[in-house]
Amino acid sequence: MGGGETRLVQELLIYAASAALSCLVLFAGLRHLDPNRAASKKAMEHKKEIAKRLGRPLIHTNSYEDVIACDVINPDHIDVEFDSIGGLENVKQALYELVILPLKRPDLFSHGKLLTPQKGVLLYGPPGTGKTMLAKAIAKESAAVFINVRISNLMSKWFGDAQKLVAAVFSLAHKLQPAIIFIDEVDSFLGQRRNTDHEAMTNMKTEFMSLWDGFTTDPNARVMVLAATNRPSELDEAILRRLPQAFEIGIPDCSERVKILKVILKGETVEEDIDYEHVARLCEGYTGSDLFELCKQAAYLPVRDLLRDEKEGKPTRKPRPLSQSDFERVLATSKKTKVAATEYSRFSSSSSWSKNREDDYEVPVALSELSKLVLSHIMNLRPEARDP
Ligand SMILES: Nc1ncnc2c1ncn2[C@@H]1O[C@H](COP(=O)(O)OP(=O)(O)OP(=O)(O)O)[C@@H](O)[C@H]1O
Repeated sequence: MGGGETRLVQELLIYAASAALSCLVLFAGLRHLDPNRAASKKAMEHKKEIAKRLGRPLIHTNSYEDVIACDVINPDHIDVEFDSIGGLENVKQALYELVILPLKRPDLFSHGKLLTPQKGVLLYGPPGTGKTMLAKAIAKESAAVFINVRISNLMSKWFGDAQKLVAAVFSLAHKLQPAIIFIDEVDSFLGQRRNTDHEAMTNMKTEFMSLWDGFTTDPNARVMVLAATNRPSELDEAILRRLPQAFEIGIPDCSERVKILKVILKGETVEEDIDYEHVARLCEGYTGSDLFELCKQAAYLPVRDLLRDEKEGKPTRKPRPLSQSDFERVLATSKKTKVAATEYSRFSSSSSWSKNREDDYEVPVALSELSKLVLSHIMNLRPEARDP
């Protein structure tokens, strides 16, 4: 190679290098000038964080799905399982076959048209009887993500975009499947149409129904809608058709109350000789939620005794175990009311498939009332409260 050729090659190399450098500088400069750079970086980090939180691979989501993703719970983070629900044995068994098995073992339901899985189940009954708990336990047991659809989220600041958010519920469920879409208080969202309904609400309902139908006909979709209500009779026919299976989650009877009390007190420090049947008998009309509140109130009494002992110069290291008399003391201060029960029976009595119950439910007074009573009792016992 002559001297002239060598110089030509050198110059070419220099040109190529400087062109590459200019491109690099230009590219870096443009990226820096991109006004959306920070936002898209943040969005990507957010998506990664969501994927990690949900225990699912990174998926492509739109901004509406990202809003819904905030209400999605990873099944591994759900602390409720079937064993933490007292009673309801028949319901649990039926839900296992109807909901959990198709989500866990879709292969078993892919033969013939008789075994196509249910796509919607309704849980109905008075407040505090464990409907939400059941839905969460189902998600946990079937390793499905739990999408909690809140009407307030769909309608509030995203008001104009409600329809898109509804679409996002289903598309996200599809991307994250197996998934459970849980609609609490479904009557307030998909209840009977009224003339006073806002147009956006009507559109949202229509959108929901058509998307629901869409995935109902998709045999491969491992997505299930679970709906809960205290007012089954408020639901319109169109919804009931889409929820062919309905389970009443009623006020527990005495033996169920025993099971609920045992489940709630599992792992707590309690006396061994507690007569659970006796306590359960005293709790006629209590729901699971009322029993939980009762246990919380009772659990405070050993703490109160410990504080009193400390004041009297007899400090103990930890509160004594919970005893039967703690429950009796709390129950002695509680009154009963029929408000919630009457409301429930009034609304559900006209329902075509709810049980006709002759007996009136008696449920405890709102336990906040009870808390006030216990608190005032405690205040009266405190020495400084007694001594002027
Ligand atoms: N069968 C049960 N076993 C154990 N705990 C229960 C049971 N039922 C209710 N509870 C307790 O009551 C709480 C409230 O229950 P949950 O929210 O599931 O009731 P719900 O029927 O969904 O009420 P709402 O209709 O008001 O939404 C639970 O977090 C749990 O502590």
